Amino acid sequence: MGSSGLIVIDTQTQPLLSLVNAEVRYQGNVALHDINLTIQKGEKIALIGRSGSGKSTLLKLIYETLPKITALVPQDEGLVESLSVYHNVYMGRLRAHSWFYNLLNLIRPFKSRVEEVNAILEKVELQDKCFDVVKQLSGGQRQRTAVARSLYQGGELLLADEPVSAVDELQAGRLLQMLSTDFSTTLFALHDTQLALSHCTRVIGLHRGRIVLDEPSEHLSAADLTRLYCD
Ligand SMILES: Nc1ncnc2c1ncn2[C@@H]1O[C@H](COP(=O)(O)OP(=O)(O)OP(=O)(O)O)[C@@H](O)[C@H]1O
Repeated sequence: MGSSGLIVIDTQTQPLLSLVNAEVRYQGNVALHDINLTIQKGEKIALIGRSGSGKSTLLKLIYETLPKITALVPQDEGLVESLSVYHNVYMGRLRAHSWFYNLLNLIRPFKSRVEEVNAILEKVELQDKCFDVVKQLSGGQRQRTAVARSLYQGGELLLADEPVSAVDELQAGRLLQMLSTDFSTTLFALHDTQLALSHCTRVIGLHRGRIVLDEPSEHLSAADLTRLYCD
C-alpha cells in the first residue's frame, strides 16, 4: 500500500487528524482518491459504503498515521489462533511491558494481569472463556475477544472495522456503546446503517474510493445511507 498527500498531525490541539488530498494505491491501482478529512477529538464517526469502497483502506491509512494513540479492531480480528483469549487480550498492552515480562506471562500468566483481563472479559461476556484457545471460539466470541483487546489497550482513538458484524443486534448495540464510552474518539466501519445512525454523531460515506457523504447523523435518515449501497 502506498499513500500520498499532505498529512497534518497535531495531537496537542484540535484537530486530532487532518488528511489533505490523500491518496492510497495498491500496486499502482488507486483505492482512495482526494481524501480530505478532519477528525476532531471526541467525535463518534461511522464509516459506511459498499464492499470494496475503501473503508478498510481508510482505517489503515489513519492507523498508520497515528499508531501511538490508536487502538485498532481489524476486520479479520488479528487474533493468534493458537493462544488463549487471555493471551490475545493481554496483547493489547504488550508494549507496556518488557519482552522478558511478556515471555514469563506467556508461560505462566501473572495473577494481577489475569484479574485485569478478566474484568474486561466480563464486560464483553466472555469471562468463562478466559483460557480457551481462540481457534475454538465462535465468530461472535472472536469478535468480542478483539473488542476486549482494544478495551484493554485503550488510547485516544479507536478504529474498528465492522467490529460487531458477527454478534446479535442487542450485543452489537451494547458493544458499540461500550467502545464509544471507553474511547473519546471513535471511527467504526459499519454496514448496519441503523447502528451507524444510533451510535455515531457523524457519518462518512465512501463510494469507489471517494468521500461522497460527510454529515452529522441528525441530518440523515436510514434511506439517505441506503442510497450509498445502490449504484
Ligand atoms: N492488499 C490489497 N492489495 C490490492 N488491492 C487491495 C488490497 N486491499 C484492498 N484492495 C482493493 O482496494 C479497494 C478497497 O478495498 P477495502 O478493503 O478498503 O474496501 P472495504 O470498503 O473495506 O470493503 P469491505 O466492506 O468488503 O471490507 C478494493 O478495490 C480492493 O480490491
